[in-house]
Amino acid sequence: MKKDCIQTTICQERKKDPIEMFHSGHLVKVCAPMVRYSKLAFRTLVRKYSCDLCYTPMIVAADFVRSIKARDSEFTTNQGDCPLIVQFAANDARLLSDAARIVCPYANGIDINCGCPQRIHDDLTRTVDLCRKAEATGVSWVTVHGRTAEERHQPVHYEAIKIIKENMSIPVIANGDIRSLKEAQNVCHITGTDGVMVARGLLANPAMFAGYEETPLKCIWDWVDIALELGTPYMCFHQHLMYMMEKITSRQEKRVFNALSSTSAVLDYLTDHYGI
Ligand SMILES: Cc1cc2nc3c(=O)[nH]c(=O)nc-3n(C[C@H](O)[C@H](O)[C@H](O)COP(=O)(O)O)c2cc1C
Repeated sequence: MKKDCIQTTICQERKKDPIEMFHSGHLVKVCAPMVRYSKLAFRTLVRKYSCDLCYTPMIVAADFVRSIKARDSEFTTNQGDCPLIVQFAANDARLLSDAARIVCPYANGIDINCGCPQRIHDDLTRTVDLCRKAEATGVSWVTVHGRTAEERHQPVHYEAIKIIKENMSIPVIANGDIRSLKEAQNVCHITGTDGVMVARGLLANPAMFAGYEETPLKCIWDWVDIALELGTPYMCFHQHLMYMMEKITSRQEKRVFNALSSTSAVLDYLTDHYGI
């Protein structure tokens, strides 16, 4: 954990139990864990645009416990970065609890990645059983990506998420193929879930939870400011812009923009084309 990013005083928000959000009666809008992408800078951006809760990328618990270097490179946060859920991958309960203990002053919750590669099971009763077992162990909520392990681009099984929700007492978050605020509201309506989690939709349009149908220029501008302020590495800075601008640039423009190889070239491009 980088000391320059973590404030020594722990913000009051960190002490809040995010479960309270689910009791507000509002749709809880969540930024998904995304390896390489849902880092501090991107979390800061989506929070500006009505995202209620953010997840870190998946962090391997064993590495996190073993190495300060891994902690520094895998996890940074700051005072505004909450509520925050830290996601770990672990196959050893002891290591998971050690990792959770190290990170807990800087997090509002810990998530265990059970989604790669098992998502919903072909036999839904097995998924319901698994979720109920998780509930019995005391987890606060579950997120369900409505696809089986074999499915990649097939439509999401929202009816399966609905059945899981009907069998649980804790909140359930629906995930998969949500690309706009309207779709998010619709999915919650269909499934009866308490919130939505979005990955690719937010990469393409980090302002989607605020109701924008495509990335507004203001959001690109915000990304530049946030990324530069937090010292985001060039590859990550550029990759996010490529995702965000996918829909608003022509093929010709993309060819030029995607080939840029320095921050100054990107800034010149944005200034020339968008007055940013
Ligand atoms: C670039 C990328 C990285 C991802 N990394 C993670 C991860 O670290 N942990 C995880 O549980 N899921 C990860 N996922 C899966 C997403 O969290 C999500 O479940 C999946 O993309 C479906 O949601 P979507 O249709 O909104 O993209 C990743 C997805 C993408 C696109």
